Amino acid sequence: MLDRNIVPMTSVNSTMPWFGMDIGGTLSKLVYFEPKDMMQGESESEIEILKSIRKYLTKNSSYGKTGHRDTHLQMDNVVLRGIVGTLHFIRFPTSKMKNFLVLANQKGMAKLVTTVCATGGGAYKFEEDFKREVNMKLAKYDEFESLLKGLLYIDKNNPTECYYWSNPTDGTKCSKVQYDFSSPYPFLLVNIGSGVSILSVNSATECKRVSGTSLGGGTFLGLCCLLTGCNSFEEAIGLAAEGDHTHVDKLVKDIYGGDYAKFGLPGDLVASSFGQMNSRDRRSKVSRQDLARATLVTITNNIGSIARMCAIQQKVERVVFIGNFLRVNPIAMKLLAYAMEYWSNASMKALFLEHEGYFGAVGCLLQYHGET
Ligand SMILES: Nc1ncnc2c1ncn2[C@@H]1O[C@H](COP(=O)(O)OP(=O)(O)O)[C@@H](O)[C@H]1O
Ligand SMILES: CC(C)(COP(=O)(O)O)[C@@H](O)C(=O)NCCC(=O)O
Repeated sequence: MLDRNIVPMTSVNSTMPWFGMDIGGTLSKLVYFEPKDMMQGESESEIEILKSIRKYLTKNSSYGKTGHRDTHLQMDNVVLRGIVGTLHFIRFPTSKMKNFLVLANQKGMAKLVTTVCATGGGAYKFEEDFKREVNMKLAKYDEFESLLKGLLYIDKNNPTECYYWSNPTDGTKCSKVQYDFSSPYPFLLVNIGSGVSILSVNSATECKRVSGTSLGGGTFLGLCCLLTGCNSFEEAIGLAAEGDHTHVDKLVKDIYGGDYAKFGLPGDLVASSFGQMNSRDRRSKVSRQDLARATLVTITNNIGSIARMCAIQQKVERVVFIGNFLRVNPIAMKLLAYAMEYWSNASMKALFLEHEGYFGAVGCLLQYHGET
């Protein structure tokens, strides 16, 4: 859906590069398109500015002292407005938006483009800042429509984009398996960002938000920081990988002594998340790793459970999980894969995508350029 303030296509500044942003509650995702043939309509000075911005974005794709630099990703040989080029993917914390704007100004980004297409809540929140700091207009697009358009475009351009986890609970047999997503409808799209939005998708142009929960990626990170003293998502995931949630959670077997067979509840199922932590003795024995793992399991299982109920309600079998919560997070993906399969008697499938957090930024770029 085109925002009222949008610049019509006829007046779009069509010089390179083309930027698309998804300014989320935690992370800002920036995608830019670089044509293969740099001389196509470009002046020397534009090329120099572009090179300098690219160098800067590549080197500074992560801000702050987290000790971790985000990977700079790219996708070659994509076509935008009939031009072959490369899509570059960058992300940085939304809390550093002011720094980004100052640096973008210094690097001459504003000389290249007068309008940046943007989606996510920050497209509204930071609109005035963009105008004031870099004299740029934001062409705003709806975040869910952008997500869907970006997802379909990236999947079409990358044959290995979509996959599922086979044997998700078996450490030795578990593996990523490519999935053909060319006939995907209907499907459920679960976007795990700061919070969680669940969309029911019936066609490339038909999607509706059917549910959501505030217990999302932001909750995992926030609780993990509080409980373990960690300072970054990467650290939280690293701790979780070393921990054991059964030291923290109360399982069915802790209550029943085994399975609750009559109602099909296996003994190893979590009966009460963090349920052991009301005991001082237990609390004195848990590690930071155990707490991180239990937080990850709690948040992930809750999302899986809501997603499964939505899938039943919407009568869909494919559930696609995206969002940066799943970044470097195979534990959560495998939990979701297992939960969807187990509780649906294998009638539902959890699907995942390689560029999990970038679809909004790509989608608004496509819409701006009429590539829908
Ligand atoms: N480097 C990171 N910094 C902060 N959060 C991260 C990072 N990588 C992954 N995450 C996870 O991704 C979530 C944000 O996901 P994202 O899809 O970008 O949502 P939003 O659009 O709300 O920012 C965070 O809440 C956190 O769980
Ligand atoms: C408000 C949001 C759409 C913002 O998207 P996000 O930045 O989290 O990706 C999302 O956080 C959300 O849907 N939250 C859950 C609200 C609820 O249904 O309770």
